[in-house]
Amino acid sequence: MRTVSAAETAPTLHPWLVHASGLRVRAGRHLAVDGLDLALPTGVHGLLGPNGAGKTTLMRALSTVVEPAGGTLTLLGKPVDGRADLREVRRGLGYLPQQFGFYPRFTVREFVEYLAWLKEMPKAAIPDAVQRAIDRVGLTDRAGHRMKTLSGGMLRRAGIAQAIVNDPDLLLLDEPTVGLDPEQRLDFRDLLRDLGTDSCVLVSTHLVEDVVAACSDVVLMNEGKLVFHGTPDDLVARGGDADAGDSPAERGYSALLRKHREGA
Ligand SMILES: Nc1ncnc2c1ncn2[C@@H]1O[C@H](COP(=O)(O)OP(=O)(O)OP(=O)(O)O)[C@@H](O)[C@H]1O
Repeated sequence: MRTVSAAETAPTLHPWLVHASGLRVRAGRHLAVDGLDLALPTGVHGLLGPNGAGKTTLMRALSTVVEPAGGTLTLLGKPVDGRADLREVRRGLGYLPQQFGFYPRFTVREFVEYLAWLKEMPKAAIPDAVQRAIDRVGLTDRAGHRMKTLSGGMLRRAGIAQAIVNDPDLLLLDEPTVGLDPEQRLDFRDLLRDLGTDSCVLVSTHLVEDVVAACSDVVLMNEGKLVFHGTPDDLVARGGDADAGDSPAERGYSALLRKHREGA
């Protein structure tokens, strides 16, 4: 009998929950992500970039909705390519698309339950997980209301609830704060910080201040390429008085984009 070493039985440790190298992703015929190198550990990562930078396309690739056109992509330690069985990766994912579909007559609880079922959660765990997700986004008193009766901000919160119902290791939120009122945005920042303590959260937004307040690091894209990856303090340090923006972080954002465009 062969002796099995400890190294062979140890769980595979992968500090990077997302690892992309030379990643290329198409949106229609356009190469919207063009040779991206990115490694993300546990934490809250803010994804910034002007309109058309490729943020949504990157999110779609990380959520396994679109297959990369080139480069390599590893999610939760599993390579993602045309041959991979993605079911296990998908069980560990949460994704809030910019626009998401739902049955308007479903209640909030039915909507979140339905997504939990699609994510192949164990049946017995679903009711408690659904209630917790609804509570975490502040929709407890709306759980029995039909989706079609919710305001825009409430709908987005229902979308966040379905994304987190399975306690995902990788959570992808595409513009989750659109439609949230100022109070809800502050609550959402707290939720983000909480979620980022034991999972990898990538959140795209146009609100630079949200990133500074709630994210451990900032990923800045432009025209499909990575412009900057660093801490919010690093971002702030890049800005000067002459750069456009209402805050130090916005001036850092503008300075980085300007330099990237000048170098292009
Ligand atoms: N279906 C499509 N066909 C062709 N081009 C597309 C398609 N979808 C997106 N694009 C293009 O790909 C690029 C990246 O789009 P993407 O939606 O990923 O950017 P984004 O950073 O999310 O932008 P926004 O901040 O406006 O949401 C843009 O130039 C866009 O015009």
